[in-house]
Amino acid sequence: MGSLSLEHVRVSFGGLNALTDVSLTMGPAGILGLIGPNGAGKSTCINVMTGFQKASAGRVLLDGRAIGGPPAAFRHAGISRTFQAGRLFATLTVAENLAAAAIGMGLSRRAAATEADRVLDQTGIAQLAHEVAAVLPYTDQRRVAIARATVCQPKFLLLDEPAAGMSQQEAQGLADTIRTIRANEGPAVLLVEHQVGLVLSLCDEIAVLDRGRIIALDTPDAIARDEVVREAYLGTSGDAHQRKACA
Ligand SMILES: Nc1ncnc2c1ncn2[C@@H]1O[C@H](COP(=O)(O)OP(=O)(O)OP(=O)(O)O)[C@@H](O)[C@H]1O
Repeated sequence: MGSLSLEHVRVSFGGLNALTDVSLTMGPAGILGLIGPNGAGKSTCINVMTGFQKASAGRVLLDGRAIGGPPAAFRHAGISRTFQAGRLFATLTVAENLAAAAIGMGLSRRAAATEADRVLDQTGIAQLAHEVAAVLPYTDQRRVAIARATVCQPKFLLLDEPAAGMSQQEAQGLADTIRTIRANEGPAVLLVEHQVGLVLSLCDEIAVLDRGRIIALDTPDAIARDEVVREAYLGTSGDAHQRKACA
């Protein structure tokens, strides 16, 4: 399996360091979780690893080689992502949303339709194929957004809070979708998520980010027991959302 890495990455927004010397590799662990309090820099990590944000210092490495350029260059190199907001084409059907992504990858209309059918089957959402995206329930929109990110079989799939706004039961359904995508040599997955229970149950390894730094990287069991991690979530300034994330 290949690897996608941040190497000593810093991202500054004016005087604020959103990331400070972050090194992180996805690939060896099939599903890598990335957790941390609000504003820790999780989405910024995804943005840098997918070309949506340039690093102020450091590099992104794909299989050990530096990669740069616009997001499309990352996508064509096999690096795909979802967004916190689904960003589906609201007036298109689910199948059309998937086909549009495939056309964006350079497939002909016919090949794109075939690819859309493959993804619909693989991700277990074939029954939604002809539904217009805008009228789908929220949880189905999230599943479609993930399915769309798997068009043309990326090697790396980065998911930005896919279970946001879902109940625990809905999140477990989503976990099944992610497991299905991973099975049979599917893409390596980076999962950014506040539902820590979901991260603990799904991930092979978990990194913890706090104020722009990786403060822990370990197995789910070790992370669950880690006092430093609990402190980062619950520390003196922990707000209700952070407390909920650790529950
Ligand atoms: N485009 C930007 N311009 C200025 N500041 C930004 C920008 N993007 C992110 N930041 C800041 O960088 C820090 C990290 O933000 P980021 O969205 O990566 O955190 P996060 O861990 O994903 O948070 P959350 O869990 O709330 O989504 C925050 O302080 C945020 O306000």
